[in-house]
Amino acid sequence: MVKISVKNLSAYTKRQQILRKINLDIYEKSVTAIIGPSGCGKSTFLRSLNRMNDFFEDITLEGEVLLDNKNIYDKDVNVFELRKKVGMVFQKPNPFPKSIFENVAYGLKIHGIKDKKLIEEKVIWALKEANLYEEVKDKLNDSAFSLSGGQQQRLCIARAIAVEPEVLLMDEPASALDPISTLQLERLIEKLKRDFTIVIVTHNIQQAGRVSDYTAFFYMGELVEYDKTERLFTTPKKKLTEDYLEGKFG
Ligand SMILES: Nc1ncnc2c1ncn2[C@@H]1O[C@H](COP(=O)(O)OP(=O)(O)OP(=O)(O)O)[C@@H](O)[C@H]1O
Repeated sequence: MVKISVKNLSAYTKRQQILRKINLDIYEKSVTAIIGPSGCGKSTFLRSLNRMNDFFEDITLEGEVLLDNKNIYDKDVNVFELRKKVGMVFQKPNPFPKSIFENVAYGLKIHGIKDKKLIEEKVIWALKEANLYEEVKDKLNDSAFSLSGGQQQRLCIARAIAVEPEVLLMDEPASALDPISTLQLERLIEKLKRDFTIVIVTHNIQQAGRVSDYTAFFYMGELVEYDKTERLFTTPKKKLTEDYLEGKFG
């Protein structure tokens, strides 16, 4: 089932066109990887899926992003609620300067949950879901900064999923992590797709091959090819895709 349907999406600044009429369907409870060389528009595309580009005044968007058939750019859309449904995890782990527990509880509280017991239940659920609970269960009140980089990134994932989003956007989530933490994160992504629709931007072609069901290859703001990952990696239809996968550029 299609969860997000992107229709004729373009993005511009005064100086350049960043995205050129992108059309792409993202399927529910699957992992979609966005790959392509630096500057091809991957992050701008990802941010357009939960209106994070609204923070960049110099970027203008055209086209539609339908989430469950409703355009998220319609005037009546509550952006706060939208970002609850479509959560985001960033490149570098960015926990708040708070305890491990409070980092995960934060989103629940700003979304109006007051019942302490319920908050505790949901925090523990999210930490377990993010494969972090066993490592932190005895030190929930310690600062989030006491955790390793990989643990901090899983904490950020726990924070994002605590409010039970439907879609999880990940922008190069492993780029600041060591190989072991990267492997743990990839295993986690594999598990999370049971419950969430995941879109991941990655520079790392091998990683896209390992974690994703579908892959979209972007080049200079255009969607060159989009297919099931296995098919795109083994029998790409475009020469440009083949060259990129063979490491000839980017
Ligand atoms: N807020 C902005 N203002 C001006 N230009 C921008 C802005 N955001 C992105 N761009 C430009 O749009 C192009 C695409 O950027 P984007 O970050 O989406 O690419 P990317 O594929 O994610 O790159 P990378 O892999 O290096 O992170 C770049 O040329 C970038 O300079």
